[in-house]
Amino acid sequence: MRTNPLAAVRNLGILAHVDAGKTTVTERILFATGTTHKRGEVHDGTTVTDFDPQERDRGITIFAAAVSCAWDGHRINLIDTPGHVDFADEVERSLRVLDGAVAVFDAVAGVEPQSESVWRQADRHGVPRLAFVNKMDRAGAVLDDAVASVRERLHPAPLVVQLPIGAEDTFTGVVDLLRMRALTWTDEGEANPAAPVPDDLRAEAARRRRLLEEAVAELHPGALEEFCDTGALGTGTLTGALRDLTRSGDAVVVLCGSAYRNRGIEPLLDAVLAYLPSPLDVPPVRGTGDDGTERRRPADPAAPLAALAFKVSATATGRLTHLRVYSGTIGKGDTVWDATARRPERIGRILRVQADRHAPLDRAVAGDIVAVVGLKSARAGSTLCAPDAPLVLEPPGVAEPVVSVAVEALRGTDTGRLASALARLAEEDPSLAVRTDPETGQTVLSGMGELHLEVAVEKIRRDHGMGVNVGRPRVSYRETVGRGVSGFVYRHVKQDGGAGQFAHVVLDVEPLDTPGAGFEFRSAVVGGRVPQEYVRAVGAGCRDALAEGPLGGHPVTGLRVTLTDGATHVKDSSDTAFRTAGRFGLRDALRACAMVLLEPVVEVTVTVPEDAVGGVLGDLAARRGRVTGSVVRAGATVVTATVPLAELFGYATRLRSRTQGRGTFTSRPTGYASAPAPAPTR
Ligand SMILES: Nc1nc2c(ncn2[C@@H]2O[C@H](COP(=O)(O)OP(=O)(O)OP(=O)(O)O)[C@@H](O)[C@H]2O)c(=O)[nH]1
Repeated sequence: MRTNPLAAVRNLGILAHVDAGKTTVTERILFATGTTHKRGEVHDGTTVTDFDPQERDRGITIFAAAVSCAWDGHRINLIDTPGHVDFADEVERSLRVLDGAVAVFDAVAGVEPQSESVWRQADRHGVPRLAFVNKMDRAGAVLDDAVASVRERLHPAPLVVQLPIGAEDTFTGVVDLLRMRALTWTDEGEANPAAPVPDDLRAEAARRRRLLEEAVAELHPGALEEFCDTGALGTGTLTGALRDLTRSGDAVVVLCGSAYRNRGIEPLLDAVLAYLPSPLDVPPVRGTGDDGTERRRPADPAAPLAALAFKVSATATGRLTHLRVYSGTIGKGDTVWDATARRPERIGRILRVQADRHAPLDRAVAGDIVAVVGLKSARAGSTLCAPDAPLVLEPPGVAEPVVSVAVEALRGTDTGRLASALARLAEEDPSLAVRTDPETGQTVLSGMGELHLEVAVEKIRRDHGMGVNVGRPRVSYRETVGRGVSGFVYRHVKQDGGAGQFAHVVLDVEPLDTPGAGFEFRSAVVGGRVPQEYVRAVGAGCRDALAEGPLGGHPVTGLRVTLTDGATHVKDSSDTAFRTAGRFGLRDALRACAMVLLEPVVEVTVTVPEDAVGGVLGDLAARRGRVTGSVVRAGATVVTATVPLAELFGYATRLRSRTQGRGTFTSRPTGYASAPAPAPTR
């Protein structure tokens, strides 16, 4: 029987907190698979995936990079994603198109805030994961502690399939608890042949294997049966059960190693093939047909084409649209249908992306991740499909920007060039927004954080050789309802010759329980006094009104509006009239409410040496920070606090100088909280 070649494909993401070692793990995977012949280092700026000059200068991943490699008869399409919270949207777009992921953790720090955030992101997308506890060579690295933090903070059942051999400096390899053998590496990171478990570890390895069998039997009915019958689990059953539990998300297989020293990478690749799903193992992709009904497409090269664009990048090769092909086949020169822009598109070239290098392909089939050249309308989130079988796939969500800066070209003659460079950038990165401030006429660039905007502006400076002035960063405020109103009456009556307009609405406005929790609209009108289509129009009008609140013109959120009554006119009522009534009715009702200004708040995790803690706590308090925890880990104090984002501008520099460069911090958004009065204006 011939097996389907798609079974030998893995679309894999590498996820983690900043600095856990994703890029190094990716480099070692490329090295182990023979894709590169030299090990790249983050600190030398020689990695394959961090090829952007800014990534090399800053030593961080900014753009998700795709690379493809082969291992044991399988093709692995791998995406190294950014770890910094400002680039979470890039991670979101990648997760949308992946079938599985490896979550990398630092063996000393365990689960860090951003690893928790990306873990939840992956939960939302239903992406099965393996955990790789990296940096086992570091002082203070304890696998059991890192696993405990996975259990406590991420809540899946961690199933540890290895036992480390040696610790910290003397970490030389692992015992593979499935096949009960020792895998070790030389000082140069070369794999030694598999060997029997060393005598001094035999008892501990047997104990851990037993724990693994018990844990698996508890979670997997098939394994439980064998365990009850025989009192143990065979390696075949164990492997099958681990695969099922990984794919269902009921457990996470944990492996460990030191990417830096090239130890533990080959078993990780074996685990990727053994446990993570192929495109055939994930449910058929779902989309919406032209008639609004749900369509499903299987991962079958012979089915009609369905592909999702998840990234657009400008490169020396031209404008690349990165695609995940879910079903069907695309060939060079094909005409496909851009179902999002509703226009045909011609596929120029198809490329297998190898970070900044590309290999031409004649076609790409279901399950592939490739880039195409020549598409004009496709953006991140666009669906490409067969012209005779249209459907729209759900696009990845786009986060709302929280920080803005005013930007202007240093030379007036560059103004036009700057505008088109900004537009291009926003097209490549949907979490960037560009607008003109109506009051000041300034161009305002908004994004996910200070670093995000800094990187964007620097890219314009470098790519276009243009001087750019940047204003002070400002956070994006929101407004919410503190105390609502009920029975607010609004009449929209217009009679200026021709057809008149008449709509009468009565609104209740109340706060939702969680601030910043969105918007709800409902109707409690009885007796058909307002027909359904007008109710919908009032809802749409209310949504229009949310764009600008009464305090400072900020977006309004966290409220419920109920249409309680209304009246129509036989001739003069229309959707338009009711939409207008909804819009101005809610605008005026909000003016009558007690409104509250909200500001974005983040959780910061500051790691500092003991002697600098006092100063750091004082500084956080001065920034309106509220300390929520403090622990000592591997000789450093880790302080967590919630701080308004507006108070964090420039914090990185401040922390460095307060701690003589020994302090580090990371942050992640936790939502919005009331801001002190008076209300700042935009
Ligand atoms: N001791 C030790 N250091 C490591 C290991 N793996 C990576 N590092 C170092 O940790 C730092 C961060 O590694 P990266 O690979 O850039 O981490 P990352 O998660 O990709 O970071 P971002 O791209 O910025 O999100 C670098 O200085 C690496 O050399 C390891 O196994 N052991």
